[in-house]
Amino acid sequence: MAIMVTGGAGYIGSHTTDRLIEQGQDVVVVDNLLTGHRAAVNAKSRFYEGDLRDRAFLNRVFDQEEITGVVHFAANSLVAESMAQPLKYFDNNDYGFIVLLETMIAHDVKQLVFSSTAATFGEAKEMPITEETPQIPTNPYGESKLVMEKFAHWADVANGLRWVALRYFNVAGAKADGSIGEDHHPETHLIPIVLQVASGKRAKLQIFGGDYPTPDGTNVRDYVHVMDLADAHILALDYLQAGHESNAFNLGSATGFSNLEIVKAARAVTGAPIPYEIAARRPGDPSTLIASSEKARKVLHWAPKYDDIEKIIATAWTWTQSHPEGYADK
Ligand SMILES: O=c1ccn([C@@H]2O[C@H](COP(=O)(O)OP(=O)(O)O[C@H]3O[C@H](CO)[C@@H](O)[C@H](O)[C@H]3O)[C@@H](O)[C@H]2O)c(=O)[nH]1
Repeated sequence: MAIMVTGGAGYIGSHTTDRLIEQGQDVVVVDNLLTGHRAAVNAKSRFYEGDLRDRAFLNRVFDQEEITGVVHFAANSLVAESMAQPLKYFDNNDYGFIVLLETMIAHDVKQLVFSSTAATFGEAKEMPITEETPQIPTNPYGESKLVMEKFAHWADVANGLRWVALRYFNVAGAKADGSIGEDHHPETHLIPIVLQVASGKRAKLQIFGGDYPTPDGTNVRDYVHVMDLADAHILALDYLQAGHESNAFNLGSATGFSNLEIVKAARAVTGAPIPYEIAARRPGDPSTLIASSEKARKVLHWAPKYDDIEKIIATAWTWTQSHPEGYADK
């Protein structure tokens, strides 16, 4: 009896795999290693290298393993990339998801937890964003995830495939012991870039936009620690195993930090000056994203442990310092 983790070599997938194994769960990881790292995958899992869009490959894994549920992270790429190549992006994200759903149904695997995103809400009118807030994405990344939520809905209606969509806000941090962490190529996320500046790997930070309708003019985001997210996935699996209905949850901290506040917090953590300049806005960026996670707390009993932005950044800093070049494989 195993849990399949797609994208288990990626940032959030590797932390969740690690946590599942810590809890004694048997884990099968599927990853095409396009952006993931083999070295990030807990060695106690069974690893299959391949692409979700490859039906024959996926069928083989389901035939070979006794999968009871799937946690799907794979093909979760970047906002900027999705703006530049939307069709390629939909092919990767949405087509891969359809193949996964169909293969699950064919093998009578009916429990699915998958990554959705704050980006499905776009430029929300009111903060914090709840599960009732209208979903109107402003970029293909958010759109691709919204479509996945709808695919899952119809797979439930027609085939009884029960699912939980977890809409992450901004994920950050690393496992506290620094053994696994965030390593994207190229890196586009704010906190790892800020820490690259702190460690001298980059000369300065560019802050994308200083004229947003926020208190200091820079974007406001809600940061969640990656280990707290990992816990949420495990609770979502428990929720499905207990027989509950399909559901979607927002995962954030109800607190927003502006990009300038992140720089300030990172200066406090690292003691480095972290020079920055205000640059042009990045297309597709909503000005503010803050989540209400009351539903996840109530229904999933999610109790995030990291409630302090400096503590979150400190774990990412431990990882950055111990792995200045990231994982050794890329
Ligand atoms: O060099 C940089 C990098 C980022 N930013 C800004 O920092 C903020 C955060 O950006 P980033 O770390 O790229 O995260 P988001 O674009 O907010 O997107 C993240 O958060 C989304 C939900 O909010 C998730 O869905 C995405 O997967 C995840 O990449 C934004 O205002 C960016 O414009 C900069 O100013 N300079």
